[in-house]
Amino acid sequence: MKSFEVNFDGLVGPTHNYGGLSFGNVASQSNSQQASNPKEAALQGLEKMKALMDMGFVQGVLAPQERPDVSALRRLGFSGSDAHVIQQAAKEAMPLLVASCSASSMWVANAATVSPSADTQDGRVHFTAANLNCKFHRSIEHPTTSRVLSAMFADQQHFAHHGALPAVAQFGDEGAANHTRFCRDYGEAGVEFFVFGRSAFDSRYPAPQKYPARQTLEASQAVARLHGLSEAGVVFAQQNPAVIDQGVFHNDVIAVGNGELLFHHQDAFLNTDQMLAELQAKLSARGGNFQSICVPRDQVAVEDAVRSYLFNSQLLSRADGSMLLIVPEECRANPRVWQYLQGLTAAGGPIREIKVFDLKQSMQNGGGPACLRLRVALKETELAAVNPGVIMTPALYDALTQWVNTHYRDALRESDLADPQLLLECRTALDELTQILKLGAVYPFQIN
Ligand SMILES: NCCC[C@H](NC(=O)CCC(=O)O)C(=O)O
Repeated sequence: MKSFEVNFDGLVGPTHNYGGLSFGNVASQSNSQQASNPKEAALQGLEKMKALMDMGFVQGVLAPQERPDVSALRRLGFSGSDAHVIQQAAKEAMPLLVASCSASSMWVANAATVSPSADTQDGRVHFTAANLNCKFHRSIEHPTTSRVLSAMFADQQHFAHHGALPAVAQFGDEGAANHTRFCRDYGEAGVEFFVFGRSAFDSRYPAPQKYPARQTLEASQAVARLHGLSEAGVVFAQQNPAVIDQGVFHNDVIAVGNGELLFHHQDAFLNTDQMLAELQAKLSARGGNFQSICVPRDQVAVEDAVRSYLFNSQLLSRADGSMLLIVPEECRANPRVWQYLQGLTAAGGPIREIKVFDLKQSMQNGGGPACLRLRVALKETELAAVNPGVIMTPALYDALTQWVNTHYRDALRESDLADPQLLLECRTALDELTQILKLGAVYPFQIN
């Protein structure tokens, strides 16, 4: 049976702004307070989705969330009408209003961890929504994420959904950004690779000193258990705490994998040789031939990787078996990274082509091409069971572009977030969106 890796990209929400909310994420911190352009952000994302569709990949779309999240503000003690809640928060606790307005759900690599059916005990595709517990503005995403994913993958014969892990730092879970799957073919059993930043319960593991490690070993282990993965099909590895302290807040800022290939920086992991040997052995037991491309630090420093987002790229398999790397414009702007990439495609290895996309609006908050997509490997029958409303087509691309042009502002500053009109605009837009994507009622304003 045919199988596919489907990329579901997060559609940027109407409140996209630069809130400086993510300590440890260099871009988020350094662009704080700049004016954003939500319309441009959403259109840049749609361009990438269209380009992948035009290249023949199956492309999906994941809806944004209702923001400001008034109910989150109510839980923090603000009360009265929605407009009053927003205005009080603006007056008394601007950082909380900013957090409740974040469009951070666009980075759907953090929405959930997904295990394809070939890997799971019950033969279903499993999803665990990420608790995103490290940052308040992201911790409020998972309830809606769960509803949206359930509306997209509703067929219980094929899809199983798990709620987010307990909402404590010990089970900090950032979803697929710290998870990669290696396989010979998307439809065959593969090896799922979980990368954690620290252990919550075992002090023998080192931890970063300056910035938080968002993913714990215990969270990754819990997800593997929930999904019914076997020991033979799982590898756990620790991210190098030193690179977390240099701004590598998720593993997908320093490594990307696809098929049988891991593309990573020399300093990405701890105990790299042992980890590569385990991946090699486990994939080979499943008939695969594991390969890795290590980018040496003397060609690309960690700082260049963090600035350019070289590894936050999409590594895609083309029909002829060769691979294509989708990188952000910032890679072309960095001479060392660009030179490395020229050499990489000339070397005759598996990566043959580089395609560059302008995703600046998202990049300025630390979200590159890989952050913007959630990968779901599906067999043909499973793909047929996905809600067809969320699969990209030329008509859907046109409808979404028009929808963005109708509803989105082209500038948003912190002071604009205090305007209760923004909530109404967002709700009007999202109500229409759920019809375009045929999602049913998924937002708090639609179900309460
Ligand atoms: N995978 C990329 C995630 C980027 C995201 N940035 C943010 O939330 C920044 C939001 C702001 O600062 O407005 C994060 O750090 O989790």
